[in-house]
Amino acid sequence: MEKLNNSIDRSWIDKWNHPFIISGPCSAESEQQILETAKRLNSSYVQGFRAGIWKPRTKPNNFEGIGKKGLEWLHKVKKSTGLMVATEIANAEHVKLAISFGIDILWIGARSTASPFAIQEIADALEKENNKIILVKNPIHPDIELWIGALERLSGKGIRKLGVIHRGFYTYQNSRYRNQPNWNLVLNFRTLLPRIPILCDPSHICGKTEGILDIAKKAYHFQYEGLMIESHCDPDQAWSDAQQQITPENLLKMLKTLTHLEKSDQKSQRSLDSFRILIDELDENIISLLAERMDISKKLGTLKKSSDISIFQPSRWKDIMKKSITFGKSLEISEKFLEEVFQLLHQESIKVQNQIR
Ligand SMILES: O=C(O)C(=O)C[C@]1(C(=O)O)C=C[C@@H](O)C=C1
Repeated sequence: MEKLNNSIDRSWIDKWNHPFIISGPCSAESEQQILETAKRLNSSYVQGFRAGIWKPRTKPNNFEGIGKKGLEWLHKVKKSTGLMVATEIANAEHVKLAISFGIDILWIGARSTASPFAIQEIADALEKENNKIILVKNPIHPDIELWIGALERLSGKGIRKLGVIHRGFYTYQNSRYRNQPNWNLVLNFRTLLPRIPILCDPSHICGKTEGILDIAKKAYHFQYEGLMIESHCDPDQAWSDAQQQITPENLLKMLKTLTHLEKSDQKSQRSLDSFRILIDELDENIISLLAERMDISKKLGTLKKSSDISIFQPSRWKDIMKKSITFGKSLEISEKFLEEVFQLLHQESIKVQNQIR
């Protein structure tokens, strides 16, 4: 781990005295769309222009990217605006093509990060390409070792300009996010690998335009080095992820707000807020789990009603309490506290089941 940390070349990000911003559409659709979006984004706030050329979609028969000709459009953006250009790569062929068109930043998507085979193929194809910036999105599930393993594979091939992107994690729970952020996991990542620049991708965390500013503010609190935010010259007409793209003008407005916030923020206030963000995140998880538990309790209530089984089940309840307290103790949670919490849970569960009768 130390070897990886020390090998990191941060020059590409340290030369800016403000966060590194990458923006652009989810997908390249037409030359006009690419050039117009880039023109409207081109300002001192934005350093990189992004566009997906190959789009790995969850299901087939969706638009899966414009392919190679999009690389020509990105090359034009680079020439006409001076912005660095970025795209997602998922295999050796993508790497070869992106390099041949002078793409500066290559990012690896969450699904690819989760696959050591894909990462090894990409790392092999990138061998000795030490000028490219490679950004690795977190794997879809919160597995920090898998994320670090991907970086080790790349670093093993001599790639030093590395960075990571927190784009949130898949969750099966109820969530107001498309991909649940996990600030605590990324804080742990920073402790383990302090030299690796961290960017945040609020567009993929939110899955819609509402909340993007809020997530970007949180990323600033945690001192992320940059953001990747999707923008489109005409978001309503976007061919993919239309609901999460904003106009270049709205992005610039947002970045102005963030710059102001960064300057005015007191250090002690910042760490207080950071802990509060972590607490808020956990509270949301607890509430979502409670809702799930109540839902199952309702189903049990219906079953009990139709089978004429009594609602209160003392031996089952005793068992739950005993198991929960033992588990809680192993995590250093006070027995009394857990007892009280579970009493309340049980009461509510009985109440919900009684309402069904
Ligand atoms: O296990 C059941 O039968 C339930 O309905 C669940 C539950 C609970 O919420 O934990 C609720 C009532 C019973 O007294 C025992 C447990």
